[in-house]
Order: sequence, then structure tokens, then C-alpha cells
Amino acid sequence: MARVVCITLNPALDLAFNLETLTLGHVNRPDSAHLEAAGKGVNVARVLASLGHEVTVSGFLGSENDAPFALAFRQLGLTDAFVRVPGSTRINAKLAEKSGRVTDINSPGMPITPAHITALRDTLNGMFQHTPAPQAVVVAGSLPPGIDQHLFAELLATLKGYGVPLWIDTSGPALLTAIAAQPAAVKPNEMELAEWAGSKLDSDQKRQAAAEQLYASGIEHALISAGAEGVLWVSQQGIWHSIPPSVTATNTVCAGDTFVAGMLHGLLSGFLPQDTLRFATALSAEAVRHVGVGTPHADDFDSLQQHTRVRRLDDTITEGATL
Ligand SMILES: Nc1ncnc2c1ncn2[C@@H]1O[C@H](COP(=O)(O)OP(=O)(O)O)[C@@H](O)[C@H]1O
Ligand SMILES: O=P(O)(O)OC[C@H]1O[C@](O)(COP(=O)(O)O)[C@@H](O)[C@@H]1O
Repeated sequence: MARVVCITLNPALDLAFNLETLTLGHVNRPDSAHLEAAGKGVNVARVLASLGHEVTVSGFLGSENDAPFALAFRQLGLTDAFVRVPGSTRINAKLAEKSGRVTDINSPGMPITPAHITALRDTLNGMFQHTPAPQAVVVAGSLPPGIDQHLFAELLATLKGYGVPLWIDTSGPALLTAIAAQPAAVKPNEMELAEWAGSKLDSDQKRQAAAEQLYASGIEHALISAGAEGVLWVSQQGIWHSIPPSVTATNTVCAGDTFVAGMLHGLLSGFLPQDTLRFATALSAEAVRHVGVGTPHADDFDSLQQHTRVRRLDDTITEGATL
């Protein structure tokens, strides 16, 4: 199993509500409510830890409400290297309706100062100078106030300088900065990548063209997800497409994070490309059946994998496992 660092610059407590129907402008009374330590990198870490990897989590956490995070990290066996900053970590509301529709309300997050950034850099330096060094680093989620594109680009350059594969999952201007940094992998969804692509990515053909363009721009693993329509993956190992099994989508929050973790797991474990994509796609489909990240320990996980369709769209690119 591998050592992985998951960085969440803007974590969140996810407050998930399950409602029959959301009625704007009225009192809504959900069937259930659930509060969980989250944010993209934290969610990726949850999945990797459940798959047996040794995971360190880092980024910025508000010191005033870090108890649910500290508890979750202990329970999951994650090493906590988050820099504490004064204030409270944001709360994001996730309103899931019976129809499967989810409304996300993602708050801006706590302001981060240059001193906090220096503290994070020191923490990361210590981590990567230690042997054995981590084998991969994931940076996932939005940027908090105080971290602009310039600072983000500098941080990514530092992480690339450590010489381990850098995986990034973010959106908006940060996604453009991430792509320009030429990391080992990016995993936008089709809507997040539309701005970079300059048009809607509303078909497999358009997603394939965009993934090939990302790959050509210097990204080893270009991954584009499109919900139930599946994933386009371009790498040295070929051009692959997957379609998830049909499941009842109860809550799609965390599906993307679960998918990223599944791909990283497959590649770190030396799975064949088709097995890696099948595993990650099935795991993310598992995630949408309930609140939170997907679990490979679900009773029917083998069946979910069997019902995941994976096919290679080319056979000209040389196969060879790289991370
Ligand atoms: N309705 C769904 N049914 C089955 N699988 C889904 C569904 N929605 C998402 N997934 C799985 O989760 C993955 C990530 O979901 P997606 O919505 O594309 O990303 P994100 O959560 O980052 O927006 C998809 O590639 C797919 O495998
Ligand atoms: O940092 P952002 O872009 O605001 O996203 C944070 C939100 O994304 C999540 O990590 C879920 O992400 P996915 O649905 O893409 O897997 C939530 O836990 C969190 O509230």
C-alpha cells in the first residue's frame, strides 16, 4: 500500500439534508440531517484510507470547530497535518431531494494570510523531506479567500518540485491554473472543464477531444467525468471510456472525490488500465447511492464492477503502467 498526502486548502463541514422536495422561500423539514468532516481532499483521503493506504491530510482548518475533523481523522487512521488558523471552517449545505437532484451551497471559507501559507509550506517541506517520502500528492477543492491564482500556482510548483505525481481536482479559475501547472492528473467534470475547452462538453466525442487536448498539453492522466454518462480517460495507456452501472442516485455529493481516489488506488496498486477505470467508476457509482464517499466493502461491489462498461477507444498508444 502507498503513502499519499491529500491537501484540502478549503475544507468544509458538509451538512447534508434529505428532503422529499426542496421548496424555496418556505420552511423545509428534511427527513434527516447529517454533519460530516469533508472537503474534496478529505473525502479522497477517506476513500484511500478505507482501501488500506497510509494517508496524511493537510491544508487549513479553523481552530474553533476542528473537533469533528480531529475525530474523523482518528477514526479513519489519517495523519493530521492540517495547519490550524483562527476562526471556523466553513459549513456547506447539501440539499438532496427524493428525485436525486442535489442543491449545493458552498460557502467561501476562512481568510488565509501569508503567515498561514508559510506555515503550510513548512509543514509540507517537512513531510516530503522525511523518508520514506509520500508516493503521490492530491490537491483537491476550491481556494479559500487569501489564496489567489498566483499563490496557488506557486504552491503547485513547490509540490511538483518534490518529484511525486501531483493529482488535482478543482474548478473555476483554479482549474485553469492547475492545468497550466501540468500536474500528473486532473479530473474535472464536463461542466467544470467547459470554460477551458471554450464550449459545452455535452457529448462523448467532445469530451474525448477535450481529454486528448488536455493530455497533449502535458497532463499524463486527463480524466473527464460526466455523471451517469461516464468517464473519458486519456493517458499513455490509451484512450478509455467507462459507463457506470445503473444505480438509484440518492446523493451525488462525493462521487467525484470517490472516483479520484479509486483511480489513484488502481494506478498505485499496478492494476491494468481497464481494471483501474472499472474499479473507480464502480466505486463512484456506489457513492451516489447514499450520503458520503463510496465504499468498496459494499456487499454488491463485485456486481457493480461487473455492470460497469469499460472500453478502449484507440489501440495505437503504447501501453505501459505509469502513475
Ligand atoms: N447518477 C449516477 N449514476 C451512476 N454513477 C454516477 C452518477 N453520478 C455520478 N456517478 C459516478 O461518479 C463519477 C463522478 O461524478 P460526476 O458528477 O461526473 O463528478 P463530480 O462529482 O466531480 O461533479 C461519475 O464518473 C460516475 O462514475
Ligand atoms: O471546495 P469546493 O469546490 O467548494 O467543494 C467542496 C465540496 O465538494 C465536496 O468535496 C464534494 O465534491 P464532489 O461531489 O465533487 O465529490 C463536498 O464534500 C464539499 O462540500
